[in-house]
Amino acid sequence: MASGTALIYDEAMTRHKLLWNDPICDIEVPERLSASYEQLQCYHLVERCIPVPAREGSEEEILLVHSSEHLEAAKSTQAMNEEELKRISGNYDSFFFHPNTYHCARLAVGAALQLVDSVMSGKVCNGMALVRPPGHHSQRNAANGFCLFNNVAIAAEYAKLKYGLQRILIVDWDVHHGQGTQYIFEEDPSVLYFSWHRYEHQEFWPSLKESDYDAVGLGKGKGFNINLPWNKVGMGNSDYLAAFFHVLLPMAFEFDPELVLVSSGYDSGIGDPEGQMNATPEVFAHLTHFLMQLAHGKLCVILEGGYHLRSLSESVCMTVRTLLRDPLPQVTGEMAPCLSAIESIQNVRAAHKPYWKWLTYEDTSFLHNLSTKSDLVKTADTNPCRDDEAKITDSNGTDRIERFLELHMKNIVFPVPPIKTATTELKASADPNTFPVHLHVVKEMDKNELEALVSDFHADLVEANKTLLFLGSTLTILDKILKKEVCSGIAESPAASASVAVALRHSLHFGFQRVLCIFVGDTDIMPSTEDGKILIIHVCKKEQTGKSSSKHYVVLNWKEDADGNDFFSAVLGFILPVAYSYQPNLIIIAVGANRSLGISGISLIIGLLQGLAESRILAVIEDTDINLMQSVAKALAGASMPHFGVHVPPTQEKVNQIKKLRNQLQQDWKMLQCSVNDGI
Ligand SMILES: NCCCNCCCCCS
Ligand SMILES: [Zn+2]
Repeated sequence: MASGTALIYDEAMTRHKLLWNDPICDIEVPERLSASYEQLQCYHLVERCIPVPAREGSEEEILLVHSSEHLEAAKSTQAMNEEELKRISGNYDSFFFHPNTYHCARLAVGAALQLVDSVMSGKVCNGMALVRPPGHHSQRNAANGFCLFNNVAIAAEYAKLKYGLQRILIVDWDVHHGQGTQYIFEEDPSVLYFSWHRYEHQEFWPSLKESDYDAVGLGKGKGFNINLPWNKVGMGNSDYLAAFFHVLLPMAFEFDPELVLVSSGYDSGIGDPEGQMNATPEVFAHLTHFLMQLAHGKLCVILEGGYHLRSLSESVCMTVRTLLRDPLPQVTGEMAPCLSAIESIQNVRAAHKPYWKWLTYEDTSFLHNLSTKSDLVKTADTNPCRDDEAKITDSNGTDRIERFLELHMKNIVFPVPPIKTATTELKASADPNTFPVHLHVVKEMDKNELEALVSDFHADLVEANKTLLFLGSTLTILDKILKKEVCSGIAESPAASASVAVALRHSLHFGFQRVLCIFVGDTDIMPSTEDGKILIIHVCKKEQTGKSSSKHYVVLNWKEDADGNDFFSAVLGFILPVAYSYQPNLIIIAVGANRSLGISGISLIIGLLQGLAESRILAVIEDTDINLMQSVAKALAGASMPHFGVHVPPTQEKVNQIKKLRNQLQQDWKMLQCSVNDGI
């Protein structure tokens, strides 16, 4: 399995610059690249990456997407004087030429292709290319919006041609609509293009009707173009996460791409003069983490926009540390998407309902438009969707944003990644070198010490020595996690319920305020959860006798489909939103007897939840299935991207169960909200 993260940067790309006065283009400055690279150096991230040189994209490669007229026009600018450059620049919407522009644009293309080669050849697992000029607005025959050649679009065509790929996902989290990329692939079902963008009901540039949620693709490409318009500014972390949980990720997992490309614009981050949004840098770590669960981790992140140097640099660093598999910092801010975001999410789900199985049974039957609902309270739509402490930048707001980012980044505790996973003595049969080398074998806890610990609040548990012994290993591992000696650990136990009960109490004794426990299989012990310090999601076959779901105890009756993994919609549409709403300090994943999920379903939970609790996960496995142990160890160690199995759409009654639970709990766990009509 490939490992390592490529970083592509060439200071030659800083030599494209604006030579005259142009208030629209003057934000696309060379320092965008140098400041980002310097911040990476400052956090010692450059040295942890594998350096890959940029190269010039060839004319042939550029012609994969662009017309020869466009290529020739661009090439001709190298010899122009300033007056000629200014004139030809005027042919395009928001673009400027410099004598070096053509060379820099070819380097930007070549950098993207070098990144694709590094990932597809297995030299690295993933990587980032810091490039300019950006690409996602440029079209077959035109430069546009600071972009000359469409770096990401060329990378996709190149990957299809050279590696025979048939399914490529492009995620465009830049705050502008990559209309160039949309035009290039709108009839192409082999490229799934997702873009969110500031839109304000077509008020915001490029002010196109085809940027709205109902532009779903054309001909064979129908369903493969996803536009999520933001109709208000001020969108924040919870809006972005909700968009991933309820729109992008279900489609992406169903599409099952062989490669993921990110049009990685950071003008969707706080402080940016273009975006006017409120999302803070650490959210990009979580977005990156989710995309790393696709395509066996083959992820190429290619820079697009981002015009607030500090916000851009911090967000680039968040992205790269996640690619390096560092534990993720906690997402800040209230976990509740705003009404306008939910309306957009509902509309794009409804528009795509005819094309995606996971949406088949969702009753997103009608499109919703708040203006019908809120005519009475119609406000000027440009008001931010929420007023946050860090107000949107206004002219003199920049220094306030600088201070906010300064403070914010200090508050973001970055757990230094120690050895990632500890485990109890593994069965002799476990082939030692299949486990990530840094697994720890921990000694059993001292029996008397253990007896004391367990008996003082679980006297009834102190049964046969065997159980006690295994409780010891659970607690020993848990202690390592609590003391931050390791990030995550696995404990075997003949009685998962008992081990979990003791681990939960121990964690609360330690002072944790919120522990999320996901219990898969049958269990007889359910510790009291009413004080809110424990949230239990119990995934089991049969109706758990007598227990119906409540805010801190949720029962999910799920028996995984025989021929594949139908658990995606439950994880993405329910477990993940609840977990992110709860913001746990620790996660316990327990697998008891009669588990009703396959290994892929359990690996999916671990893979996607790993971004929470700064990756502190304790796995307690009762099942003696060594394959399960190995898969869990690999998922925890993040050493290899688990394969989540063939995607099988859930049955109607499973979807109904999710919808019922969502309606019941969405006032408590607001990240569950994905439609405006029911019960807001
Ligand atoms: N009124 C015209 C504004 C044009 N703004 C272009 C922004 C390009 C961003 C590239 S990520
Ligand atoms: Zn942009």
